Order: sequence, then structure tokens, then C-alpha cells
Amino acid sequence: MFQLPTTSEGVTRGSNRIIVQLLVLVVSLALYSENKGFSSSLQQPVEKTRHDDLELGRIVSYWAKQSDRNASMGIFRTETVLILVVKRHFTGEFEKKYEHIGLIPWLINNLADRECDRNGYPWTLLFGCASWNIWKRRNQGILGGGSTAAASTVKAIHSLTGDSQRAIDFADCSSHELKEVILNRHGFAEECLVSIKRKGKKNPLLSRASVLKMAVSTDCHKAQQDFPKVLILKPISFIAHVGEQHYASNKFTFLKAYDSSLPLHQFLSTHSPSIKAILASVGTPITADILQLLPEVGVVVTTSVGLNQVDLPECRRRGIKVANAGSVFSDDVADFAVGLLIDVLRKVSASDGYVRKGLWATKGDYPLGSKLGGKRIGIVGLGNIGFAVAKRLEAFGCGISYNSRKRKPHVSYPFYESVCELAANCDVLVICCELTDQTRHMINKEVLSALGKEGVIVNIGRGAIINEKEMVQCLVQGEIAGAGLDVFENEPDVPVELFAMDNVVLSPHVAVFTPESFLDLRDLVMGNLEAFFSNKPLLSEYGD
Ligand SMILES: O=CC(=O)O
Repeated sequence: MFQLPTTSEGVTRGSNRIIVQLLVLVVSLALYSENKGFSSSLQQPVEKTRHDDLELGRIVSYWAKQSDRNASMGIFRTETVLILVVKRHFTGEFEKKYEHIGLIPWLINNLADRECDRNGYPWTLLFGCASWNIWKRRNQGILGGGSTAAASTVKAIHSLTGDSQRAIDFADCSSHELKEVILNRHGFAEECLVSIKRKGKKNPLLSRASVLKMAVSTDCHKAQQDFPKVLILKPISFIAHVGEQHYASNKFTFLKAYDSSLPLHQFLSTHSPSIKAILASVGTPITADILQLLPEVGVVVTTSVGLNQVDLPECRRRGIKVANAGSVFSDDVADFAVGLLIDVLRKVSASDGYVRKGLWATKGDYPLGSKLGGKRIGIVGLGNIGFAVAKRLEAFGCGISYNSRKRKPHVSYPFYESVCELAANCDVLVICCELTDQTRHMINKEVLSALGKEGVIVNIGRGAIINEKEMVQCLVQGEIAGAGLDVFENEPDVPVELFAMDNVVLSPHVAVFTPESFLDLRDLVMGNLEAFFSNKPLLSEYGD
């Protein structure tokens, strides 16, 4: 049975009821909130129910799903905070079960009060959930789980959102022994204690809630000032996708240049002493000019696999570490590459358009596509992604050969030192390499001519690896058979000639993105930043 750490049975039962109400409320909230607003019925006390461990597990599981779904649909995003408090013996099991949402590791790392409570109850954190909106609307504190709960919750809220005002608003509760718990057990600042004592003397009626507010205010403010900053220059779409609350840490805070009205130059100069790291996406150039303004930066963490947006030589010169998205996208992007190839060969999109336009009935059958099995595939760049593409196409019965900077000693596929030679011996080229000075426009007219009239090119690397003008010309003149393109030289601009071609399949640089890979990316990004701030090796440090 799930129990609360209170001194008497009566209080325990009372607290249990509040927790149960809270749980039911949040589950209801998840159900009601989608496009419906919050029903007033949510404010009614709910019937007392017995929740054993199984029930608790089910609720957590339900919530985990809701929270995933809502994060990916962008409904709750920053509005909802989940704070879980589980018995100590739960944690190992939960850690495994819910590691995909990163919640339990977050709790374990971030909530300090994991030891037994002072009554010796062998469990750790409080279970509670809340939505800012609903609590703000009701203007009511929620914390019925005792002082430990109150303090944990407030700390968690601050850590999750990095927003002390929210934590303070939230803390408007009347819980027992807050002062003792917050000041002594949670290590709030000494000056805060002094100030509270002074105020308390002047006003003996000073509420516990005010004490908590002051304590949190001082602590949060201090903590926020002390945290080193991670600079974000432009909005990163996948953070919004996963939900910004999943990017909180007690080791650093995010500093968003795009939220400031200051010109970038001025903004960077103002904050440069506290900026120790940069988080950048694929569309955010990290140039020598920017790095020059940020002498304290020690790491650039990117949300992309490709690093062509980062001035790598300048980072090397300055001793700045660089971490990329490692292999989190490899499977998704490899699936997509195979999808593009099948689409081009078997004319999936083209015949879809044919049916939709009603041409099947009027013009008869659509021209047949060509078989994938047996095709000779040339992989350009046999890294994680190239290898994943090769494995998949091997399973379709294709023959694989490759070109890479170097021959891979443990790979049995035939290796071609020259990409032109590879093209001459293949039916399909799949571009999986990085964009560098060496690979820019590596796929030119000569390579495409070597690929030949029956040849197909698939590009999920970077647009500029192909000389786009020459490729378009080859397609227009029928010098190659088709193309599957996820990336382009000047995104989001796509050569208009391609729009009319049935033998070309286009997608808007999405090959890497799935909600599932975003969650993995979140863990990797946070892991890299946390590692940097703890002086540990980065999880996906880029080395060439
Ligand atoms: O294109 C996307 C990436 O490099 O991750």
C-alpha cells in the first residue's frame, strides 16, 4: 500500500486521500484538456479510492502515455508538470519502465530528498501532478502530502521550468513544518533563514506559505544566478516538440538569445561571462564571429548529426568540444532512405497522384516500376547511417558497395576509392556522407553520367553534396532515371523543375525526425550538457 510519511495514521489517511484526489484530478485533466478547456467538475472532490501499488503503477503508466502524447502533439508543453514520488523500492522498476520519458532518471538526479523522511519511512518522493493553468485558475495550492512533499514539489517545479515565480506561485500552500523542512533538510540559503527569522519576529502570524515563498524565492533566485548558461541562438523545433519542461537541469540554465530585444551582438557581449555552452540545431550557424564573442564557451552541442553549420576548425583552435546527435537518428533516416528509393523505383507517389487525379479510370494502367531486389547499391559514406542503409537494402536482396574517406577494415562490401568508379558499378547511389569542403559538389555531372540512364540517386545527407544544377540538368535530359531527395542546396528552396517530374520524390528535410527519435535526442543532448558541466566525457563527442 502506498503510504505517506506523516506522524499519525489519521494524517496519513488524510494525505492519502489528497494524493488520490490529486491523481484522479490530473488523469481527468489529461482527458479533459484536449481542445475542451478545463471542466468545472474537475474542481469537485473525488471519491476516496484505495490505491494499491498496482493502481499507482497504472496511473503512472497512463500519465506517462498522456504526457508523451501531449508532448508530441504540443498540447501541454510547458503547462504541465509531473512530479512523481515513489517508494524507494519502486524506483529501480520504474526507472526501467519509464526511462523512455526520462522522468525517473530526472527525479533521481534532481530531487535531493531521496533519503528516508525524518520518521524513517523508507520511501522517497511525493507523487503529485499539476497543471499550472488549473492551479493558477483555482488559485489554490495542492500540496497535501506533508512538508517533504511540499518542498520537493516546489524544488521540482523550479528545476523543471527554471522559473522561480512559478515555483513561488505554486507554493501557496499550508503544510506542516515547512520552515524546518525547507530550511534544514533542503539546504536553503542561510541568509534566507536569517531574513525569515527577522520577518517572523516582526510578524508572528507570518504564514508558513509565506515562509516557503521566501525560502524558495531566495533559493531559486540564487540558484538561477549561479547556474552556468547554455546559449540557444535560434528556436530549436524539437525542444518545443518534446516539451521544454524536459530540458531542465540543476546544473545549467538555458539562455535564449531569440527572446531578447537586444541586438545579438550586444546580447552576447552582455552575457558572455556566464555562457559556457551552446546548444544549436541544424539551421543555426556557429561561426568564428560568434565564438569570438564567447570566450568562456567550452562545448557546442548540436541536435543534428551533420555539423556543417559549425565552424569546426575554429572550435578546434579554441579547444571547444563539439557533440552531435550521434547515432540517435540512424535507423529512422535509413528507413527513410529506403522508403525514398522504393518510392522512386516503384513509382509509389507518382501512381498515388495518378489515382487521385482520376486518371486510372480515364487513361488506364500506370507504367510499371522497377524491382528493388537485385539492384547494385552504392553507399556514399559508410558511417552509422550508411551502414544502416546498407543492412536494410542487403535484406531486400541488393548488392552493396561503398565509397568512404577510408576503407572500413571490418566491412566486407566492395570499396571504391573514387565515387565516380562506384557510380559506374552501381544502379543506385545513396548519399549518406557529411557535407565538408571535400564533399561539397562531389556528386557532379561526371558522377551522374557514370551512374547512367537507368541510375537513381537518393540523398539524405546534405543538399550541397550534389551539384544541384547539374543534377537537375541530368534529370531534365534523361541522363539519370530518377531521384529521391530529402535535402537541397538552398533549403527551403527547391529547384522548380523538379516539381513536374514523376520520377523524382521530394521531402522537406525530415528523414531524421520521428517523435521517438526526438526523445532519444533529448536524452543525448541533456546527457552531453550534463557531462560537460560535470567534467565527464561527452556522450557523443565529434572527432574526425
Ligand atoms: O539532417 C539532420 C541531421 O544532420 O541531423
